[in-house]
Amino acid sequence: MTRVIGLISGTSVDGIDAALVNISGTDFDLQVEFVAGATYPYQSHLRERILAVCAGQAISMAELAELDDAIAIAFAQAAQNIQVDHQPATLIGSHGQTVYHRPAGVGDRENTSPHHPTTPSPHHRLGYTLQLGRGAVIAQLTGITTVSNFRVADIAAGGQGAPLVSPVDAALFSHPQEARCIQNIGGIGNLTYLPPRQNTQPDNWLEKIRGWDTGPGNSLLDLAVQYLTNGTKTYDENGSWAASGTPCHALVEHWLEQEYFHLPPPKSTGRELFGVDYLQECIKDSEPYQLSAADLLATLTELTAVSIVHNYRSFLPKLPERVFLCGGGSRNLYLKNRLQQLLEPVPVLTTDEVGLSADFKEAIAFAVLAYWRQLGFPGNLPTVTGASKRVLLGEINFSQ
Ligand SMILES: Nc1ncnc2c1ncn2[C@@H]1O[C@H](COP(=O)(O)OP(=O)(O)OP(=O)(O)O)[C@@H](O)[C@H]1O
Ligand SMILES: CC(=O)N[C@H]1[C@@H]2OC[C@@H](O2)[C@@H](O)[C@@H]1O[C@H](C)C(=O)O
Repeated sequence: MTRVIGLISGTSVDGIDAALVNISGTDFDLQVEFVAGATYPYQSHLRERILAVCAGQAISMAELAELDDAIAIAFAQAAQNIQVDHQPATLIGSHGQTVYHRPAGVGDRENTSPHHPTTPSPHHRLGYTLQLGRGAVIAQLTGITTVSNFRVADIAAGGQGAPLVSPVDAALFSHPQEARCIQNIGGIGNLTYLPPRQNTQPDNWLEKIRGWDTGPGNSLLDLAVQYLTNGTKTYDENGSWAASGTPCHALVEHWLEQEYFHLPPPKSTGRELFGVDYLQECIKDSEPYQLSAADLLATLTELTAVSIVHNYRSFLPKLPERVFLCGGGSRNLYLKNRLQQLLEPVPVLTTDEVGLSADFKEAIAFAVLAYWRQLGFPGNLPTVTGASKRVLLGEINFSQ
């Protein structure tokens, strides 16, 4: 048994999720016991800086170095805090903070509308992704071996570098008879489709697993709430503001024409697309409809729900028998309800209902990826990321 800490701050940039877990087993046959989980909010000046950089603000190399280390220090602190009152961990898997993600095969977005941003490149080019919070500093500050920089090897092998959680979902959530979808709703949404695991050769089963980023999760909702409240609120708690409005279906249909939703997987995205500029275009599009604030939020929430279901109906081999939500968006009851209505009769549950915290699933996943890296087990799935082969994910930073 290995005691591992998983750390991630996702595209919502709300804080560092830390999970302390006990892991045993090998390959896809793992036992993971959740010991503790906590979210450590970023200090507001650090959060604002990260969001500005994610939104494309120019940054000098000196400032980048400072930001990288400020994030690493905050991550190391989170790792220290999660161990208080517990037996110490011997391994950390740290995702870090994504500040830039350019998916493989996507052309330059400059001078294009955020609603039609991707100019296909004449030649497939490798993706590029940057997660700050260098693992060597975390290893040094905590005294614990730290695996970090998980996405780059998959990208170098021609993959999207995301989603990486799909093989972990496969290890933790597959069912012998049932096809399942695990739907994360963070800043961005992503899914893992798991065919039934029984009566299939292991290799055959692996090849049938699918996963990709479905589009916006909470990113546009959070930005809209901040815009509508002049920054006094950061999200629509439980979706109750959106629930008091009425979605404008004509707008949702128009927004659904956006290229990303029709792009076949493998595909990944980020705040570079579904960020501030995108919201501004949405607001501009909504002006002729004279929507109230609640209507605008209901319409943006509807876009998240409808785009997820559109992805399922367009690109899955068949609809799953059950869907399990995770990520902060699983707490948005209005969004969950709309997903349930749109997917009827497929039940929409949360991963809590199969014994794994919906709030800490991503942090747990990076603990598992670090464990796999230490075992020398390749952590990516080419059917999900589009990489040319399975590769070891993450760089090991030994504590010295
Ligand atoms: N009670 C709640 N009601 C509504 N929304 C919520 C609630 N709790 C969290 N959220 C939403 O979830 C978001 C955070 O989700 P999460 O931490 O899963 O995202 P992330 O991990 O940063 O993103 P990603 O998975 O894209 O990397 C918040 O910004 C908020 O929009
Ligand atoms: C580049 C990056 O950080 N991508 C995230 C983001 O947040 C959700 C979605 O987009 C997801 O695919 C990915 O993270 C998860 C943890 C993943 O790789 O599985």
